[in-house]
Amino acid sequence: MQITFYKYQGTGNDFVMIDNRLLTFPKQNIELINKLCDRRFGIGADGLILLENDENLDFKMVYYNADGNESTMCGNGGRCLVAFANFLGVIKDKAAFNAVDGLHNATIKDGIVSLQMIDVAEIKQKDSYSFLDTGSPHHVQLVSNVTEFNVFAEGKKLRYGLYGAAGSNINFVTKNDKGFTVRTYERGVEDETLSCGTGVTAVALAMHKTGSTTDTVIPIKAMGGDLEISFEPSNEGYKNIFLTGPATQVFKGEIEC
Ligand SMILES: N[C@@H](CCC[C@H](N)C(=O)O)C(=O)O
Repeated sequence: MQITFYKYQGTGNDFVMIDNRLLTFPKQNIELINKLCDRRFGIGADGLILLENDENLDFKMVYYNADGNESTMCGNGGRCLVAFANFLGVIKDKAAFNAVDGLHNATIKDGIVSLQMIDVAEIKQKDSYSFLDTGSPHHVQLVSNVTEFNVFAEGKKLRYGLYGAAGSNINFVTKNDKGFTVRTYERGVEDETLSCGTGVTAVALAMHKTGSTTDTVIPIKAMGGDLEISFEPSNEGYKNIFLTGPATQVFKGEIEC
């Protein structure tokens, strides 16, 4: 079987994108998805995303981590999928699509995608970290110098040690002169990625909730580029949360499977 794919990246979080509107992709083949994402034996990516038809909305997002398993929401992947839908002519400058965590609205202009994330009602605060779900589960921990921090070792330890079999993504964060610098250990990739959209969203909300900032538009420096998160605090938590940044097509190819 030959598969046509596109490679996208959003601030260095990279994805294999497949147009599956004809439902030809073998979705249950975990080994195949894992191999397509493999950086030595496949195309190489942090995840694989299928664009499918949706009964009521512009399209549907189906997301798999690099380990081959279908997972929870991917913010940067969602932004890249909006750019892919625009490239395919499925949408123009606005999108409303379904993902595992529900409806997402988005806009795209000059390669910059602004994606509305789910409302967040609860942020659990512990002595040294916060935990919240922004579509995917996230641990958020302030450290004194994140650029020098051993994200892989510490992230891996917490991902398995604190969160059991289900696990969590683990974000380490340091305040900078504009906003925050963030590095993330991603569940399902089992490594640090260059950026995590649901992760930086979690960081912005947790930093606001714990009083590290009073801003509601927060620039975040990820290792692969800059993102911005905006939101409205409300009695029920946080709403109108938007993740904004670039999403780029890198190349197109065909692979024999
Ligand atoms: N890279 C993502 C997060 C993808 C999901 C995550 N690996 C998980 O399984 O929880 C993002 O940009 O949000």
